[in-house]
Amino acid sequence: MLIRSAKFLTSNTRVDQCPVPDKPEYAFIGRSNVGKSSLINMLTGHKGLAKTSAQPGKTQLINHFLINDYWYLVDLPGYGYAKVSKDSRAAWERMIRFYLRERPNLTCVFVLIDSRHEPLAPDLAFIDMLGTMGVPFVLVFTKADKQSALRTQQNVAAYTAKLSETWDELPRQFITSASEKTGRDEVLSFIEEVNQQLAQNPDNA
Ligand SMILES: Nc1nc2c(ncn2[C@@H]2O[C@H](COP(=O)(O)OP(=O)(O)OP(=O)(O)O)[C@@H](O)[C@H]2O)c(=O)[nH]1
Ligand SMILES: [Mg+2]
Repeated sequence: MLIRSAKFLTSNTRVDQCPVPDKPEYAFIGRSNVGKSSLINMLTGHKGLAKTSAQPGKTQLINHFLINDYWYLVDLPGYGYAKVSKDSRAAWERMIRFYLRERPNLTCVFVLIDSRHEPLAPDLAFIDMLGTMGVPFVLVFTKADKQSALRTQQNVAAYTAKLSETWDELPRQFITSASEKTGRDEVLSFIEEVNQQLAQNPDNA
């Protein structure tokens, strides 16, 4: 897919204030600092589109972007940042659950996972929640440039093994690096494919 345009639209805490849900929507989520905003900038080819930071917890709101005037891309605040208070963690969970449940045009959630780590409890818990809620999702392993390809493969395999314990069907997986632009074509082709399926079968939206 060629990115012809990428525009920031709105930042919200409330689902009912998000843009009109008349387009396919793809949301990016994962632990704080996993590289969500960097991946969004890499995919869209706009360096400063989503705010990135070396400090975890930068993204606090539901951020909507409009891509090619055709689909929404959403940067969601990360989970699992140890330094946030219990209250803000609960607020995050409320907001995200509400978003996942109430956003009618939500097409697919991209769960970002740091490819340097073996399966971590907060990621597994979030994946479980998506499964329970019946939200379609795929896995994106980030920061693949930070270690050898073999190490990345081993960590991805550990994830696959862990998820196989609970799930019969495994989600699609992508390996990415924002700095090396790895996985860009694969992720964008996937979105294009799903957009085309939706255009042919709008009832499945
Ligand atoms: N080497 C490398 N560094 C990356 C990559 N992606 C992100 N980073 C770095 O990781 C840090 C966090 O990146 P962000 O994109 O801000 O992460 P985020 O998930 O949006 O973080 P929050 O919004 O705070 O939850 C920054 O210092 C990025 O430069 C990558 O693919 N490779
Ligand atoms: Mg961010």
